[in-house]
Amino acid sequence: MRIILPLPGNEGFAARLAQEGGWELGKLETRRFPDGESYVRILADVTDRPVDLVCTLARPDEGFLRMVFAADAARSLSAREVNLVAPYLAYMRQDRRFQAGEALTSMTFARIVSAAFDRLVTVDPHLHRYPALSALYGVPDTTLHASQLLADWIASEVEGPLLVGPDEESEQWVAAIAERIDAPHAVLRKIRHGDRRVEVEVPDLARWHGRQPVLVDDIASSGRTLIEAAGKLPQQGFPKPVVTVVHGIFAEDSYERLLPLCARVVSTDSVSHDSNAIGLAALVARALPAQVQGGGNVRQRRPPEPLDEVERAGLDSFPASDPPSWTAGR
Ligand SMILES: O=P(O)(O)OC[C@H]1O[C@@H](O)[C@H](O)[C@@H]1O
Repeated sequence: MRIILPLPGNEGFAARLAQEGGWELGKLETRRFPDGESYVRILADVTDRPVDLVCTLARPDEGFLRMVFAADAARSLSAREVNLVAPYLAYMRQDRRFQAGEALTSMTFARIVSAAFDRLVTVDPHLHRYPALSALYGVPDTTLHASQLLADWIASEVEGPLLVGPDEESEQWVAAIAERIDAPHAVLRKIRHGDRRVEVEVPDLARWHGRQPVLVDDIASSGRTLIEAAGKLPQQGFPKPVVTVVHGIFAEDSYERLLPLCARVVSTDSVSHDSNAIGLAALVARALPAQVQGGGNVRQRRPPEPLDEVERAGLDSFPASDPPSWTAGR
């Protein structure tokens, strides 16, 4: 039987996942040595069993080494396969060099994760300039989507919704959800001037007056995108929006700043947060059994799929002149 092992902070999601699948919930002991190094011990028998390490990567730099140590420990204790279940996958947004000399951290991160794990299971990774995770990751992935769950939530909780994407890149999520619930959608225009400084322009939405705006986004990180968008909609004669977001990271005080601007703010439980209202455990659990292979070593290393020339040029190029004063798309 497979065994679910949560990294610190992931115990709730791991327990729900184990319950959904009827799998054993294992335990990891972790602590910090006085000098800050990590101690990791697996308190379960993983011999010849598929092991799923549950580690959402909302604050990746805090727990990344611990996660890699746990994966390596499971492997050296003869686990049959070691998978990473990361409902939120980090480092997807540095998907090109926006300025000369920048580290392409999405690629580096993917290389390290691919060396540590046999498979990756995640939900709505931020695929903007990459066509799929296979462009970065050297191990098989299962990429799940929360759009149906968000659509169900909106359909049952919001009357007469107008789905609104806060920027052009959100159109993929918003359009998919709008179609599922047969609602109209619109997309705003965002210009990012810095990590915490964004500007959002709202097109003329007057023809949808009378509808309840529902902002839909994949990630709330600094929260500035949603804060700006939520503040703008009432200026066009709409009520305060409902916000639905897949990955509610809500760094710093962003949640407290967003709440007064909204009728409601809800997220999936990919990142444990007060706004969680949509559970992903059943979706993820359905994806896991298919991964159990026959006996023996299941490692299926392969180089990431080659990008075509256009994609490659996009990742490696940066403005030849001065860096732009704002960073598009991150
Ligand atoms: O504005 P914050 O919350 O920092 O960043 C999240 C936004 O930036 C984009 O890449 C995401 O798709 C989302 O729209």
